[in-house]
This record gives sequence, C-alpha cells and structure tokens, in this order.
Amino acid sequence: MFSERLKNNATGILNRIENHPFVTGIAAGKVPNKALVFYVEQDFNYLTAFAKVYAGAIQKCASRDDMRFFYQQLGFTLDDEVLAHQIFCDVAGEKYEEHQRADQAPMTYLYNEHMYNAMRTGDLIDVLAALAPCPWTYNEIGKKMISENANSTLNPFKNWIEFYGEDDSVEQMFTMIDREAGKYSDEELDQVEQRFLKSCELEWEFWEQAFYQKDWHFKNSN
Ligand SMILES: Cc1ncc(CN)c(N)n1
Repeated sequence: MFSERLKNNATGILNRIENHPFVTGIAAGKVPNKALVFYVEQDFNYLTAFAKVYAGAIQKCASRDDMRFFYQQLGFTLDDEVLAHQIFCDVAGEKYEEHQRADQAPMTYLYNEHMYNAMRTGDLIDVLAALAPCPWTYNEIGKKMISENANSTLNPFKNWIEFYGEDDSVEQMFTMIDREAGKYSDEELDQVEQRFLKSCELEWEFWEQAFYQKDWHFKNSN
C-alpha cells in the first residue's frame, strides 16, 4: 500500500516529533506558558489556512462521499479543534480571544504556503499528501501518550491528549490516498511522497518554532 510506504518513510521524523521537548512536555504536564501561547497564536492562523485547503480539496473530488468527508473535517477544524486551543490557553492562564490575530511566523508561513501550493498545482492525491501529516502525527502523538498513561487526571493536558489520541479520521485520508495512487506513475508518486514528507518535517518545525518562539528576525527592527 502506498500509504504504508509514506508512513514508513516518515518514521524517523515522527520519532523526532514524539521526542520534541514541547511534545514530551505535554506528556509530562509541563510546558512553558510562552510556548503554549506562541503555539495557539500560530495554530489559529495555521488551522484557518488548513480549513481553506479542505474547502479547495472539495473542488477536486469526483464523488459526493469524498466531498462529504472534507466537509465534515472542515467542521472539525473550525469548531472542534477550538477545544485543543482552549486547553492550552487555560493551562497558560490566558484568554483565547486575545490570541487569534497574530501575524504568521516563518514556519507557519512556509507550512501554509506548502498546503496552498498542493491545492493550486496538484490533484486530489497531492492535497491529501500535504494535509495528512497534520491529523496523522497528532493522532500518533496522542495514542503513544495514552499507551504510556500520560492522560492521568493529574495531567492538565489530559483532554488534549485524548482529543487527538482518539481522533483516527486520518485513516479515511490514507484510504483515499491508496485509492488515488493507482492512477499515477512511480515518478509521480515520488513527488506525492515528497509533499507528504515535507509536511511531516514542517510539523516538527511547528513544535520547534513554538517552543523557542522563533519569529522573523527583523520583525521589530524599524
Ligand atoms: C500545525 C498543526 N498540525 C496538526 C494539528 C492537528 N490537527 C494542528 N492543530 N496544528
């Protein structure tokens, strides 16, 4: 299966994500407030772009079933994922409403443009490959934390861990990717794989950016 190849070739990156200090901090129930706030501000921006790419994907669908999947996921991104941001804000003692207008930091810009590029220039499989690492890596992170009992009632991130660890909707994306893959040559599938791996790398970059609050170097220089 093509999706197995994608996942296998991303194992190294997934491992680095699972061991990133932001992510191990969630499992341990301790993440610096500055990192949580930077994450929420950037993720609000990222999820807005993500929702627009889901909307773009609908235009590339041949069936109503595929359209419905993206439509439902669009609702999840716009409405349900608010919960994950709210948890981070609660832990940091911040009001969520005050963190929804930040400019894009460099990696948010890069990740958003990477997804938009797939939507503008690619087929359905390209869009799926660029989007799937978002739900995939979070589901893997959450499942691992649950398997290690990091979701105890003592952990303030318990609901965050269960929210992502129990959302396996990405499996439908991998099923669609496998169905679509049959239509493409080996060379074309190599390109699809590159889109997937770049998104996986950008997932790691996104944690890194928030943990160290990496912004544009010359943002406040004039
Ligand atoms: C950057 C990023 N990647 C993934 C997710 C989980 N949907 C997220 N909220 N933000």
